[in-house]
Amino acid sequence: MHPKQLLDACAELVKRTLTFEHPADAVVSRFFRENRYLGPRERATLAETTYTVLRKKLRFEALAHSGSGARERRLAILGFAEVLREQARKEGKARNKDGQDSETFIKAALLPQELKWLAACDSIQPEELMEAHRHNLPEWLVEPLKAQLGDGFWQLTASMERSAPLDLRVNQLHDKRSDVRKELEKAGIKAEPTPYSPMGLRVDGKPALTKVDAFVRGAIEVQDEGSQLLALLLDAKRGEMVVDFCAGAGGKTLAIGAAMRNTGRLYAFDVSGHRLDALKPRLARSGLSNVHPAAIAHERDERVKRLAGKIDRVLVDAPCSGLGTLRRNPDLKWRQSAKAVEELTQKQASILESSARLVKAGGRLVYATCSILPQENEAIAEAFSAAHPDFVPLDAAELLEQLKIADADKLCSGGDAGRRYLRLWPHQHETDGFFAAVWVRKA
Ligand SMILES: C[S@@+](CC[C@H](N)C(=O)[O-])C[C@H]1O[C@@H](n2cnc3c(N)ncnc32)[C@H](O)[C@@H]1O
Repeated sequence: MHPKQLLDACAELVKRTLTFEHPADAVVSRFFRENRYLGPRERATLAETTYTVLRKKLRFEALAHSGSGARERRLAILGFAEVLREQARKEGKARNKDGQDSETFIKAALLPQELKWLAACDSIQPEELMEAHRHNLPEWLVEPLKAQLGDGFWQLTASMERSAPLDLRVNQLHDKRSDVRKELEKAGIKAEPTPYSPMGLRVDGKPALTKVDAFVRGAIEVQDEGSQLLALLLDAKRGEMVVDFCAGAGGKTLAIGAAMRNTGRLYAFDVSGHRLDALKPRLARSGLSNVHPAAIAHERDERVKRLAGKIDRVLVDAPCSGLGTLRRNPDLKWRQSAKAVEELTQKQASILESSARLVKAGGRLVYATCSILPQENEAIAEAFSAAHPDFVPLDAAELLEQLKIADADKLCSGGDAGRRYLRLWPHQHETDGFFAAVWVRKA
């Protein structure tokens, strides 16, 4: 594809995502379905350009005040140039597969006046930028994050401008991490063991996985290391009755089912039948037969009432703002609002309240989100503890140490000793942002 055409396509895709009518990943997938002729490298450039614009929207918009032509094209040019330079840097060479270096490719795509404008933009130093153009966050998010992180705020915002690594979870039902790692290496995929999760592999780059044998036979699933740690905290055992209350497409369900060694009974509840449908092919690959997906109408569904007091372990992976996943879903910061978060917190409290009724005496309850906001995390957990003296909070750090997770202390915060809640951050742990609180119901 000629560089000019590729840039035109980038500008079109940027325009479509910036309406924020649909999640960016859905807009990108649809664009690729409509343009099947696009090759893998072109797709990577298109997606990364769009995601770069979403990540750095405020800075790029400020720069796009100058220059000429459609605004989306100016935004796309800034993203496009960054992505091409980054691709060349990562590949350790300045040339792409057609033998052109990244600067020649950019030159071929841009008009002469656009090139001049890009050079002027490139010459601006980060310290000359206003604060908002450096953190690229909506104003309502800035204070809650600064209040939690202090100077770490800037490390967080820098980490959120990068893409997330590709993590895999090895299905320990049939496979060992070390064996799968060797198998992937033979298939040309390099991966390192993840630092905290004993079942995780961190892949070098973003290779296509769906045709790899280990994937087809269910030995691996794509899952962020943080998400793996949440499933571990539930510590589900052989033969138990377990509920994954907000199972969605089953990322954590599959990890829990394997931890139960395919025994006992694991209910995967969700209000979205559509998401549970996406669990089915994954379940088939995994070889698990102890998982029972069930669509519920709401958290007070009859099915939930029938199981009251009968369940050994309940995971509530609550619907949340998703702001811990901004490296993967940068559009969320523009699609979410303080009001939407406020509404979510009411839903989260209600789901936690209902799901807790399932837990039997001596059983375990885990509340988790992929949010980095205290109002969706500590505030929900603390209000629940205060209202339910029969649920005793457990220290997540203690539980992780029992599971032999390295540096458990550094993964946790809150409570008297700073060990109460699992609290993962992209800039500190190289995972998505996650929270988890754990209770045991008094016997
Ligand atoms: C964070 S996602 C779950 C992700 C999933 N556990 C995983 O690991 O892939 C939250 C899920 O909660 C579901 N949900 C929303 N309201 C619910 C409710 N009242 N009861 C049960 N599930 C609900 C959503 O449909 C969504 O799939």
